[in-house]
Amino acid sequence: MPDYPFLKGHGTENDFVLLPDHDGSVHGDLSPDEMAQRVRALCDRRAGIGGDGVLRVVREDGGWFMDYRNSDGSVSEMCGNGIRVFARHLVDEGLVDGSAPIPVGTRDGLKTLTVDGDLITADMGTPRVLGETTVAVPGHAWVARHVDMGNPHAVAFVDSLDDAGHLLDPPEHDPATYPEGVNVEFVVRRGDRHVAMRVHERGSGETRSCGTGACAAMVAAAVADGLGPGSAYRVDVPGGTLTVTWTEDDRVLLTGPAVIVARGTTSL
Ligand SMILES: N[C@@H](CCC[C@H](N)C(=O)O)C(=O)O
Repeated sequence: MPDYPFLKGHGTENDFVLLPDHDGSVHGDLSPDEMAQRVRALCDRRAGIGGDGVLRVVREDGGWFMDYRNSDGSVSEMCGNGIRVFARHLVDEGLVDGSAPIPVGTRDGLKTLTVDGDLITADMGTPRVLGETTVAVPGHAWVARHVDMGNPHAVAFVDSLDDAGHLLDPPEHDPATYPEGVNVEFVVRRGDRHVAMRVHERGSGETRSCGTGACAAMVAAAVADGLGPGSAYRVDVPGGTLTVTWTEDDRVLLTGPAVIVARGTTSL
């Protein structure tokens, strides 16, 4: 297998392997099974590079497209931290003008990013606040809020983040509500418009941060607080702090750091 280029980056310690594949000639001809196998090998934290997911950097219709994969090789519609790392890569490499809004295509449609020094903001679009559902881990069960951020989330407000336990297995959830699986956020209050969370990500397990999850947690908290569009929350995650703003015109903006930490080649 010939070597091919990769980069490694993270946003609040949600970490990704980036695969530049502008014209699709490096990975684009792999079958779905072969691609999933490559993603698992790259994300392996002992035998590979290590990551919560893979961002394939593709040029499409004259723009950029983020082909996101979870560490188990499954595909997701959207990744809020990943797209901010993706934008950092484009700016670092001079592939886009970082002083202007950066459009990036995803399976959840076109997103726009803006860079302000160390911070990158992703316009995540309009959230869908859906009904209540149930999630459970051994010894605990909660009524959770179903929030769709392009990908599916269940947000449970808990007394203590420790109540979520070791999170080695996916939390139990309603398969009728989430036929494709779900990302589950466990959220506590830290103060006025300030929450903290842990997350179990579909396809990746417990991670140190989840951008779409932080947005879902913020939206659920704002709704529970009798707020809505026109509010902003600080969301602490194990890997750092994100700011989530729900704008008056019903869009959710995700702001936080995004860095590239390594570049190299691999044959994995
Ligand atoms: N870490 C991501 C979310 C990645 C996708 C998720 N695991 C899913 O399957 O929907 C984020 O920062 O949003």
